[in-house]
Amino acid sequence: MPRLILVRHGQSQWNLENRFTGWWDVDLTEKGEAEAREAGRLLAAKGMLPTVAFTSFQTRAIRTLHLALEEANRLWIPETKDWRLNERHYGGLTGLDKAETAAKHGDEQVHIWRRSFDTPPPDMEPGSRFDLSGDPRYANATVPTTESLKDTIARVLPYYQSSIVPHLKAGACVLVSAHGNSLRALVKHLSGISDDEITGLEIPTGQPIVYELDDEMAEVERYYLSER
Ligand SMILES: O=C(O)[C@H](O)COP(=O)(O)O
Repeated sequence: MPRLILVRHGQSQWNLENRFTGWWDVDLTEKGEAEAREAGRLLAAKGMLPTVAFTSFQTRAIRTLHLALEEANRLWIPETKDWRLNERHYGGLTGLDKAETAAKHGDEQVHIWRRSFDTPPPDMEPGSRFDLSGDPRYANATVPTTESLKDTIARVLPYYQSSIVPHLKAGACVLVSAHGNSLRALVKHLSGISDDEITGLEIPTGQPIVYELDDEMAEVERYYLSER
């Protein structure tokens, strides 16, 4: 049975500081590193050993993948990085403190920016110090100025279908180390969650989520590995 394991990166420095992160590249905290290692220990303990891995272009997800694979003695498996698995771009909110932004614009507005399905945050201003359009890692990508969850889904899902599904169909155990909103995009698709309901789904850091799939890539079962 095809098996897909999703893991959100461990706590990042800006998760800790409560700042909007999006595409900005921040590293894991010590706690985040420990969460990533723990995820790998869990994979090994439950005998859920990935045979192929995918991650984003962002350090926090890449390092989570590597720390987990190291713990599971699987650093040798093939891995692919792609910007399409990046976090949702936070536009002009990137770098701002989430609590200060709520105090300034109100909780309701910030909730819309964070959790609405199709209302993106304000665009990133040209020349912002968080503008990554000149970053060499994105030389072959179009860096957005902001993204809603809907926009994120529009890049994550085609990538999943074209690049990840063939491995699942070939019998691989696929590990995807990514981000709250790129994983929300996958969970929405795989579990058939509505546009309204997906906004209430929170994906915890460093907790492997396992999908057992049928041959048509439909969900048979979804569970947190820590609960088995
Ligand atoms: O990009 C970020 O700031 C977080 O990783 C995800 O933020 P969210 O919980 O506001 O979607």
